[in-house]
Amino acid sequence: MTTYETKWDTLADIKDELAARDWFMGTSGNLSIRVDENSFLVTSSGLDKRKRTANDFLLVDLEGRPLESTSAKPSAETLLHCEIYKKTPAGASLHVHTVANNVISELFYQEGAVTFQHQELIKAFGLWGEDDILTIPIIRNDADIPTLAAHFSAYVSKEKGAVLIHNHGITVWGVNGFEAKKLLEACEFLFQYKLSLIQLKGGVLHGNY
Ligand SMILES: CSC[C@@H](O)[C@@H](O)C(=O)COP(=O)(O)O
Ligand SMILES: [Zn+2]
Repeated sequence: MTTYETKWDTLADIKDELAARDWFMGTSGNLSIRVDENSFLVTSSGLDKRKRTANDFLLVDLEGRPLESTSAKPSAETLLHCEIYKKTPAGASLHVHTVANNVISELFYQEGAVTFQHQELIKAFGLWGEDDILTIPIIRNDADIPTLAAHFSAYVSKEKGAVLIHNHGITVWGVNGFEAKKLLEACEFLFQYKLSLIQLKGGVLHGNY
């Protein structure tokens, strides 16, 4: 098997797993995996990501330009993936829209970030200290993708990370597909936990969380 084929299969398996969680509502979401220093596979734009087809991914360069002749178009948000592969040694990047990540992004948008402390699952980000804090920035949902990618880029420096886009979704990246998926699942757990706690304690309007 070539590297291209191995990476394709890895990304297809991740896509199936995220689809099983129903994290691709309304064709939302996009995924990518690095193939080598200068290229990565990215999901085609606008497809139903619950289906498995021969057009699911295409190879692009680090500027997001297709490297193969195909009728498929790279994800509309490919430039965000480009920032990750240009600036870090990350091996995979995952973007999904969920109700929990959208509500959290709305509740904490004015603060510019949402934080988590004294939560076991922040260890997924390598935060092992008792009082460590996970901070996930929340950026404006610019309709212009180059502008969105430029703002997003300010938070991309390490081989793993997560950024929320206001009322849009989350993008995570990690050294490989397994690590990126781990971060995505950890974030969703933390978001759902915080939302449940806010509701049980009387709501965000009262500051009881
Ligand atoms: C149709 S809703 C979502 C899109 O606008 C976009 O945010 C998204 O995540 C998927 O776009 P895509 O071009 O399929 O990668
Ligand atoms: Zn999106």
